[in-house]
Amino acid sequence: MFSPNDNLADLAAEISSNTAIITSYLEKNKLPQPTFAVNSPRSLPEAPEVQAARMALIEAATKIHHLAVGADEYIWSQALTLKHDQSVIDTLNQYNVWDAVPLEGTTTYAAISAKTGLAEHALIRIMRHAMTTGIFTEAAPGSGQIMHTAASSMPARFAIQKAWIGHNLEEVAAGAIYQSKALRMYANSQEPGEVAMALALKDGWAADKTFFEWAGESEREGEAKGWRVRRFGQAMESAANLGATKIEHIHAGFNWDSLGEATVVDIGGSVGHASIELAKKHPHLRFIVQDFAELEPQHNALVPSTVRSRISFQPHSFFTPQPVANADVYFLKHILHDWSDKYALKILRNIIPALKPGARVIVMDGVLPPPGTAPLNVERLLTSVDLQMMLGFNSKERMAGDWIKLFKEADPRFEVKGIVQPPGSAAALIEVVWKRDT
Ligand SMILES: C[S@@+](CC[C@H](N)C(=O)[O-])C[C@H]1O[C@@H](n2cnc3c(N)ncnc32)[C@H](O)[C@@H]1O
Repeated sequence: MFSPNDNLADLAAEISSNTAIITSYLEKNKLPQPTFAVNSPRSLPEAPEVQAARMALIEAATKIHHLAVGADEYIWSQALTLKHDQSVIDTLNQYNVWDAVPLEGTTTYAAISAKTGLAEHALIRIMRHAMTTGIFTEAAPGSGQIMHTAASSMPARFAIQKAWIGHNLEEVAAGAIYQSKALRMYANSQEPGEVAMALALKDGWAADKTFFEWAGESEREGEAKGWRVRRFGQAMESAANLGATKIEHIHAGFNWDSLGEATVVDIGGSVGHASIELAKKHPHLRFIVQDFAELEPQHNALVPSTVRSRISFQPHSFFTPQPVANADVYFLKHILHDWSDKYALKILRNIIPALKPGARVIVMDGVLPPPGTAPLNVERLLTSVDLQMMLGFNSKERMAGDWIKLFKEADPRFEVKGIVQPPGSAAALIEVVWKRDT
């Protein structure tokens, strides 16, 4: 958290000491140092001491940047630059400039313009701004020879990042502009369609529709109906590959091996990336992934042959009663945060008729920490997701007490056994056990 006692000298010392921890770890382990070059490592090692130093370094660097800009200019310059920072990424993505620049060597503005159809005069200005944030660079300043940086190469190398950018900058960012208007119109609504994103995107999104219903009806030339749902599925897959939202954190928050031979129903499991990850490490577990039928082809394409016999896909809406009775675990990863309490309660109560005594509901979702108690960039990630939930879904990220209250209200027979936050993860695993009827 920003404190009145933070100052340039202390922050500089903090930056220096944490940089030393990271660089000496890399040197000792003969690992490459991160740079802006395309061949830079994608991320720093997972070793806890490196990650702790990285968190402290990001926090100190953020604060020192703020102090160096100065109070007078800080908000003023944020208001000027932030919207362009995101609009240039959006345009680079919509015109797929990522793929128009070679991963090795350089190209010219004229060649990128010819490949993408983006007018050269606009392209030059858009890329100049992007370059001020480390996205693309010129081989020599003013040379007009464009090359990737490590960051700009990511959507080119990992295409699902384009879906994450598209969902965030075409849909969520459009809604962000309408946030204050939505708050005036719908102050205390719990309805998923009475949100800023619906005001912004209109286009058939009625107030009684959810983002998912609206996205399911989306049409675009050359694509089958529901392209936004499929893109959203890829966006979730991309989050599952990265840092604090990386899918691997799923193993640390619950002892999956303690289940023995067991069936896990992955409710709202999207294309199935969580079930696939669990299936790879836990051969005694079987999975049923439930989500919209539109996602089944992507699911089938994603499941590796090694685990195919233990994972199936079942089209199912969680607003109807759970069709798989007596499973051992009903898993809800990043589902309940999409819904206001009114609808989260309906989702939970729809599972109840299927529950056998001792069955578990395991939730993997953000648990918002008290302000200032998590590393700054983890807290920013969670507050960003919280606002994303507000403007797209009228829902929220919940604090530990909110989760306990939600389950108690859904049914007193739900018992929250534990909330575990795996180190480095933005999401916690909440273990809930269905108690025997008394
Ligand atoms: C935020 S995503 C989470 C996906 C996945 N569990 C994960 O963590 O990556 C929410 C998921 O809920 C699904 N969903 C939305 N409404 C649904 C409904 N009524 N029934 C089943 N799934 C639904 C969406 O298609 C999407 O895959």
